[in-house]
This record gives sequence, C-alpha cells and structure tokens, in this order.
Amino acid sequence: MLELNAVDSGYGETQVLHGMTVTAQAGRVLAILGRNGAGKSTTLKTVMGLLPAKTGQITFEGRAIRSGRPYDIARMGLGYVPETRDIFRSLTVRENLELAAKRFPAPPGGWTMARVLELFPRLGERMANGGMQLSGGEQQMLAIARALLMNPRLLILDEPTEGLAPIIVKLIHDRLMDLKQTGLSMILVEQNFGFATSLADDVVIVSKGQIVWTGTPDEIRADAEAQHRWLGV
Ligand SMILES: Nc1ncnc2c1ncn2[C@@H]1O[C@H](COP(=O)(O)OP(=O)(O)OP(=O)(O)O)[C@@H](O)[C@H]1O
Repeated sequence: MLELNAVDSGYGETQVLHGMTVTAQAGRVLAILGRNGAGKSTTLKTVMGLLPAKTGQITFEGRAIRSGRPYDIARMGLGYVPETRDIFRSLTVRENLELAAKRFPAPPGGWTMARVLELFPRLGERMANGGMQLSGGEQQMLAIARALLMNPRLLILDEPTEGLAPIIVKLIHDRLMDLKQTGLSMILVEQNFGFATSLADDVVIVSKGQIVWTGTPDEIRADAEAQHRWLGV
C-alpha cells in the first residue's frame, strides 16, 4: 500500500534516513519501533511531504508521492497524526473538526462528525472548549478524530501515547483496535512496546535511519537480543 524504497532524507545538511526501505500493507497495522533519534518521525515526515526525500521513491497505492504539499498528500488518502498533535489551539473542538470535515467531504459510508463523536464521546462533551483547554488525552483524541474526518485509507500515527496517563493510553489503544477491526490500514510509531506490539500485525525496527529488524509482534516479543540491541529494553 505504502512503499519506501531507498529513501534518503533529513534536515538541511543533516542526513537522517539512509536508504530507508519499508512497506506498509493494506488492511494491516505496521509498528515502527526504535530508540530515540533513530529516524522514525523523520520517516513519517518524509512520507507526508514535510521533509523532501533527497533520493529514493515513495509510492502510495502504486502512485508516486513526490515531495509535494502535505495537503495534496493527505488528499491522496493518507491521514497523519503528528507527534505534536497540531490541533488549532485558538479554535474550539467543534471548529477543529469542522475544518477537516469541510475540506475533506466524506465519501459514502465515510467518517462524519457524528461517527467520530461516537468513537470519542469525550470530544462531544468538549465541543465548545478551546484547543488550549484540553487535556493531553483529549488533544490526542481530537487529532485522531480530525485525521479520520479526512477519510484516510492509511492512518499514520506518531507516538500517540506520548505523555498520556495509563487510563488514557488504554482508551486510545482500544479505539485504535476498533479502527483496526474495521480494516483500516495503519502505521504506528511508538516508544510504548506493549502498546505497539498488541496493535501491530507487522513490526520493523529503525536504527540510524535504516530498517534493522523485520518480523511479527510474537517474534519481537520472543527476541530478547533484538529488543536489547535495538530498543534498549
Ligand atoms: N528539526 C530538526 N532539525 C535537525 N535535526 C533534527 C530535527 N528533528 C530531528 N532531528 C534529528 O534527526 C534525528 C532523527 O530524529 P527523529 O525525530 O526522526 O527520531 P525518532 O526515531 O522519531 O525518535 P524520537 O522518539 O526521539 O522522536 C535525530 O538525530 C534528531 O536529532
């Protein structure tokens, strides 16, 4: 579904990805694991056109993603929930959601405001609140809801549990599991090993801007050496 082939990317002179090659398959959840600074977020930012790929190819459903505008890439069917969540803090929850719903009209059977509020009833209780008044967990729910309103065929999440209390981590986990069960394809970048491996079908580990390990959740759980070597656990 999404393929990166020998992608080099980085920040100005600083090269972070060195021949990144990875495939996310349709109808599956791919977890991208790795230590801090390994290049996980950089991989996602390059896919979303926030950083230019210096070399290599990125294709989504067989179409090349050229480093274009993030909006155009979202329109191709990629929903992105950045690590920073990036909700509009000066707008209310309702306004944040409406903005996405207006720019990305739902196809038949697609995500509507009513459907995202069913998934996250808490947001329904916060509709008039400003983005600034939301807890970290509520901001994350809003960021996911907003991405869903763009009706993506691939949902890409960068550390959705970062900084959240265990009870909220559990809630986000359960909702992502619901989404997985609808057949939505996902890429999940996570530091939380248990969270990532319980949702994933496929696991890759990134180190120094390359894939160094590929397997299943069961295989990485059973591979103490790889965990120690690549994840420091
Ligand atoms: N805006 C930036 N300018 C320059 N270098 C950056 C920038 N953002 C990240 N880097 C560097 O790129 C490298 C990879 O960072 P990246 O954010 O992709 O790591 P990560 O695997 O997602 O880890 P983390 O869990 O810390 O986010 C790091 O060495 C980091 O210092």
